[in-house]
Amino acid sequence: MTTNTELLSQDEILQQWRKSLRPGQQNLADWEGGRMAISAVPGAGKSHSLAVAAAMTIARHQLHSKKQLVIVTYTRSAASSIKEKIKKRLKELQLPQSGFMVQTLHGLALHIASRHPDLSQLNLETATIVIPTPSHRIIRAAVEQWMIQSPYRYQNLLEGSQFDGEEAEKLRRQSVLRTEVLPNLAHTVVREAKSSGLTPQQVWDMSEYATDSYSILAIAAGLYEQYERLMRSRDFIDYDDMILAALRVLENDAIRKRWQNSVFGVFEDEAQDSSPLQEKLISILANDPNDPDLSPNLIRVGDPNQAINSTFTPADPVYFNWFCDRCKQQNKLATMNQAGRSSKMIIEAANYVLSWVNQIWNSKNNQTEKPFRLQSIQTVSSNDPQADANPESVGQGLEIHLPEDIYETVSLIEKRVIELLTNNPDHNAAILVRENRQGRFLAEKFAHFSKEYGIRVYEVSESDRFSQIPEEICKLLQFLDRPHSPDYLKSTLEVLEKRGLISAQDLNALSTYPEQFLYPTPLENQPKKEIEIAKNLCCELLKARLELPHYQLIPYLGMKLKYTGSELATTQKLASRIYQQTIGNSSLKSTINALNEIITSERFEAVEDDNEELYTRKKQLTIITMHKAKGLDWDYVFMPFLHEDILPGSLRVPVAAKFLGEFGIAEVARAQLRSAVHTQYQNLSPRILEPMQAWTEAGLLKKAEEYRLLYVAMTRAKRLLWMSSAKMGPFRWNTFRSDQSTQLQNKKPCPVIPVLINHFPESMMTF
Ligand SMILES: Nc1ncnc2c1ncn2[C@@H]1O[C@H](COP(=O)(O)OP(=O)(O)OP(=O)(O)O)[C@@H](O)[C@H]1O
Repeated sequence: MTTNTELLSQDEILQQWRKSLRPGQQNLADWEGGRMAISAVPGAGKSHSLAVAAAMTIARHQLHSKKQLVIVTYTRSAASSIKEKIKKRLKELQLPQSGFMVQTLHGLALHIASRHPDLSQLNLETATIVIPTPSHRIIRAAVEQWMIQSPYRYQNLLEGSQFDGEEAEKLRRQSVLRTEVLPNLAHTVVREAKSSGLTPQQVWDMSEYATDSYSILAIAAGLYEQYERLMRSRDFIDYDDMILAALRVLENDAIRKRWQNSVFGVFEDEAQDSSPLQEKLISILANDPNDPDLSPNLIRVGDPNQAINSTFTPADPVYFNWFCDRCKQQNKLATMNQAGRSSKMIIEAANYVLSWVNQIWNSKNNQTEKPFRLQSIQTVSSNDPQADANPESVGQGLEIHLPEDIYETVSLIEKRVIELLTNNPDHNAAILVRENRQGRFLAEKFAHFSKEYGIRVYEVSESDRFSQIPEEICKLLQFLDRPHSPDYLKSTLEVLEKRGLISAQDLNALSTYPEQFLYPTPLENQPKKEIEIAKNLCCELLKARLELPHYQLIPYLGMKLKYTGSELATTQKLASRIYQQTIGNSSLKSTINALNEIITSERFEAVEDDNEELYTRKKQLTIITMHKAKGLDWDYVFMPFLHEDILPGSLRVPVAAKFLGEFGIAEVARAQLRSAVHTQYQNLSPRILEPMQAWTEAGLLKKAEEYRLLYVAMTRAKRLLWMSSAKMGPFRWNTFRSDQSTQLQNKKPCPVIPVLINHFPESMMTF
C-alpha cells in the first residue's frame, strides 16, 4: 500500500486505498455526504477503515483548518491511535494535517464550551469535575437534603410494604435507606435522566403519569433536583454537564452556524455506546447551517452486539439500532461483516452463541428487544490485505473443560499457558474474568510464572485497587474519629467485609446501635461467632487510635486491611503525602479532610488511558476483566469460571431492602425512565411501567447485556478460545478467600457451555 506512492497521482493513491478495503469497508470510503450508519462485527476493522475513509474525505474535499472533518471516539487512547493513522495517510498524499480533528465526545464538548464561557456558563478555571458514585459526598448530601424536604415520601418508604412500628427495625430501615437505597437511586437516576437530556422538571412531569404507591419517579425527580442544586452551589460539574454546556452554546443561532460552517462532517466510532445527549451534540454539529432539514453529514460506525456498558451507563444499543433502521429505510445502512482476527472455529462458535441466545429470547420476552442484532461474522477473502487474517486454529480452536473445582481450573490453565507460550514466545495470552476477585485469585496462583517460566503475568485491575486505597483508609479513619456514628461504623464494616476480614452478614443490624455492638453488656445474649469477630476487629482499631500518634494510623490501617506489598507501598506514600500536607495543623480531622480532597478531585485523573500496549505484550499472560478487554485481542484467550449465577446472572433484591417489596427501586426507576424516554423518542406520550413490570424489564436487559459481554470476550481470541465451568466454586466471589478455607458449592454452568459442547462435540476436553 505504501510502496512507490510518490510516483502516483493523488487520485491513483486514493484508488489504491479504496481497493485495499474490504467490500463493507468500501462503503465508508465511497461516502459523499449525508447520513450513514455502519453496523460492523467484531474485528471488522472499524477504526482502520474509519481512518482511511477520513483521509480520503479530507483529500477529496480539500478540507482545512476552517472546514474540518470531526472524528469522535470514546477513549483518549482510541482518539490518539486514529489520529496517528490519519496523519500518516495525509503525509502520503503530501497534504497538510489541519483538515481534521479527533476528539473524545467529552473533549469535543469541552472544546466548544470553553470557547464561549458566557454562553456555556462553564468556568473551567474554578469548577471541579466529579464522578458522582453512590458513596460520593455530593450524592450523600443530596439524599440528606431530600429527606428533609420530602418527609412524607420518606416516611412512606420507611413503612415499606408492611411495618409494625418496632424501634430497632425502624432504625435499621433508616440506615438502609440513607446509606444504600437512596444513594443508589440518586446515582442511577441522575446519570440516566441527565444523559437522556432530561431536566429535573421533566422527570417531575413524567412522574405525573406513574401510579405506584411510592411514587418512585417523584422521589427520583426530587433527588435529581437536590443534586443539581448542590453541584451548582459548590461549583462542581459532572461529565454530562460538559455536553450540556456545549449544547447551551449551540442554542445561539449565530454561534451554532459558525460551528456548523467550520465542520464539514462528523464520523463517530463506537456509536453503540452513545447516549441520546451525545447523539444530539454530534447531529447538531453535522447539520447544514443553512438548511437544518437536510440530512446531516454524519457517519456513525458501531457494533450494537458489543454494547456492554448499558447497565452502568445510560448508553443503550437501542439508539444506535434505531439509527441503523432509519438509515436502512433510506438505503444508507452498510454492514461490515468480514473479520480477519479470529480463526474459523472461533468465529463459528461466536456466531453460534449469538444466534442461539436470540433464539431462546422466547415469546414471553418479546416486549424487549433481542440481545443481538442478527449479523454473523464472516471470514475474509483469500486476497485480504490483513497479515495472517483468520489464522489457523491452535489445538481444537475451541476447547471446553468441565473441571471438578476452581483449583483444578487453575492447574489446567497453568499447564496449557506454559505449553503455549513456551512453544510460541512471540504470542500472547489473556484470562478474561467477570469479576476482579477472580482475577486476584488467579494472579496469586500464577505469581511464580515469571521466575520459573519467564512468562510475565500482568493483572490489569491492580491499579484500580490502588485507587481505592485512599477511600478505604478514609472510611476507617472516620469511624475512629466518631465511632458512635452508625454510618461510619457501617462503612468500616463494609470495607472489612470487602477485604475478606469478616464474613458477609447483615451489616445494618450490626451498625444500628454502635454502642451495643462495640460494648455489649453481659446481660445480652452471646453474639454469633461472625459478629464477635467483627466486633473484636473494630475494637482493636479503636484501641490503636488511642495508642498510636495519628500520622502512624494510616500505615497501621493498611496492615490491618492485609494490603499486600505494593498496596502497602501505596499506603506509605499516601501517609507521607498527608503528613506533608497537614504539617502545622495535624489532627485526625485534618487528615480526614486531606484524604477527602484527594478522593474527590483525583479519581477523575486516575481513570482511563492506561497504555493498552502493556496488555498485549508477547509472552505475557494478561489477567483482565471482560469489560476492559473490549477492543483488544490475544492469540490465546482463557475464559474460566463461566457459571450461570454470574453469566447471565440475575437481578437480586438485597435482603436488607426487602421491606420495600420484591424489587430494587434504583433498577425500577431506571427502567421507568428508559421506557418513558423511548416512547418520547418515538413522539408518543410517556409510558411509565409498573414497578414489577419495570423490575422484570431491568432483569432482561441485564441478561441481554451479560450475553453480549460473553460474545465480546469470545471474539477477543485469535487462535485458541479456552472456556471452562468448574463443577464446584465459591457461593460468591466477593467473599471468597483463596486460602482454601471457603467451602465450595455445586455450580451450574453458564447455559452456553452445554450448548457449545452439543454443537461442537470435538471441543469438549473433559472425559
Ligand atoms: N482492509 C484492511 N486491510 C488491512 N488490515 C485491516 C483491514 N481491515 C482491518 N484490518 C486490520 O484488522 C485488525 C482489526 O481491526 P480493528 O481493531 O479496527 O477492528 P475492530 O472492528 O475495531 O474490532 P473490535 O470491534 O472487535 O474491537 C487491525 O489490525 C487492522 O489493521
